[in-house]
Amino acid sequence: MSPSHIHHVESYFKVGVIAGDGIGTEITESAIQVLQKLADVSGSFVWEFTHYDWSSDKYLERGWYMPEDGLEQLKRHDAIYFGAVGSPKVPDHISLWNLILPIRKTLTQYINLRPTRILPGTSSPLKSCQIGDLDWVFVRENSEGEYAGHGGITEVAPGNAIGTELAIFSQAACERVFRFAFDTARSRPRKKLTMVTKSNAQRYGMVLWDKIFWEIAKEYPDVETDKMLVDAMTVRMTLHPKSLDTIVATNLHADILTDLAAALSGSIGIAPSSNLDPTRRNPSMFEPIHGSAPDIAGKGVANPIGALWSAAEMLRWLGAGREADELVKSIETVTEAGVRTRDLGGVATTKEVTDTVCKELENIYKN
Ligand SMILES: NC(=O)C1=CN([C@@H]2O[C@H](COP(=O)(O)OP(=O)(O)OC[C@H]3O[C@@H](n4cnc5c(N)ncnc54)[C@H](O)[C@@H]3O)[C@@H](O)[C@H]2O)C=CC1
Ligand SMILES: CC(=O)C(=O)O
Ligand SMILES: [K+]
Ligand SMILES: [Mn+2]
Repeated sequence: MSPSHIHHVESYFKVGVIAGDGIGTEITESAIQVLQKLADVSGSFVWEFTHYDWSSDKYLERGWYMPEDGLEQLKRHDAIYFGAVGSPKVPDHISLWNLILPIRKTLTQYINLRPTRILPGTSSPLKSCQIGDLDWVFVRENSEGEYAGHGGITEVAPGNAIGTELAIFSQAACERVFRFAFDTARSRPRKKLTMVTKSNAQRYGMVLWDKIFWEIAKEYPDVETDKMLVDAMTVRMTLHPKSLDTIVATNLHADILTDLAAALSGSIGIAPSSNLDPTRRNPSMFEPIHGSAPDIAGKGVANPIGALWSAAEMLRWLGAGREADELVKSIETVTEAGVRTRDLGGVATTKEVTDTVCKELENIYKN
């Protein structure tokens, strides 16, 4: 045996795992299998996974998504891995507001980082868009905005109800998301940041959002900036993808634009996300951007790549950057080799993609 086969365990990572609903369970299983394989072949770390059976089916049985001390339990981990929540049997606002949103908000995961690019061996639905032409990072505000949860429904007269949904933009939350976005832009070769807004039609919160952006921009004279109204942003993403690099947007705008970004890069099934507490006071949470996809759940055909790429970003956040890179490289080798699920035009199952990524990791560490 060569010295490279003598493994020294350097880190012990405690991860809380919430697989959730629908394909969330299928792609989480894939991610755990791959993460375990990476620990085995690299010998660089050991996982302690704690699985939580919090889901919509359990909610229907027990009447709760998380137990009362659920958030306290999650805080004990180094990171949280999340699949997806949402079921046709439970109203979506109930499932979201009892599981994923309280975690993001209470654990102050105020950044949702969503990179997008075209993977080798796959193609964009945009005719002229080649690999490398679409390479974006979205910084999504993840704590307030349109998802602040303020509002109500009042029946002002029989047959006439009114509903309000208040978007909240606080100076503190705007400043921290913009600083993170500028730091992200600065860390990338092009040093280019596009701010997305709707301050033409929305004249208070969005106007404050814009004003704070330009104030923070003064701290980053080396970063090139521009501003896009969100409607026109969809056009620019589609027609001039090369003109964009790092993008900062509100909770709702970035939610919508990142699904579009994923589709333009080939499939919603490949896109990862990191819900980050940059202060590191709380564990951060990693999940693919997609939901529970009831239309394909249980068929074993979900694309696990968004989940695997999210797992790689979790490793990076935990300090295992080298292993994170190896995992991303393995994913790319597998897509390039043509082992792809049907959303990417292939015929492989979730399990086939997962097993092939595992084999690729074995290969990398054998050499
Ligand atoms: N963070 C979370 O847990 C999220 C939860 N949701 C919830 O998920 C449920 C379904 O929402 P939808 O609007 O249908 O969005 P979705 O992202 O679950 O699915 C949209 C479309 O993309 C396809 N798709 C998604 N992931 C895929 C994958 N990995 N491989 C191949 N195809 C994939 C689906 O089959 C579907 O046609 C709802 O209850 C929603 O509230 C939605 C988004 C995020
Ligand atoms: C809830 C949702 O759609 C998202 O976080 O992307
Ligand atoms: K998800
Ligand atoms: Mn979404």
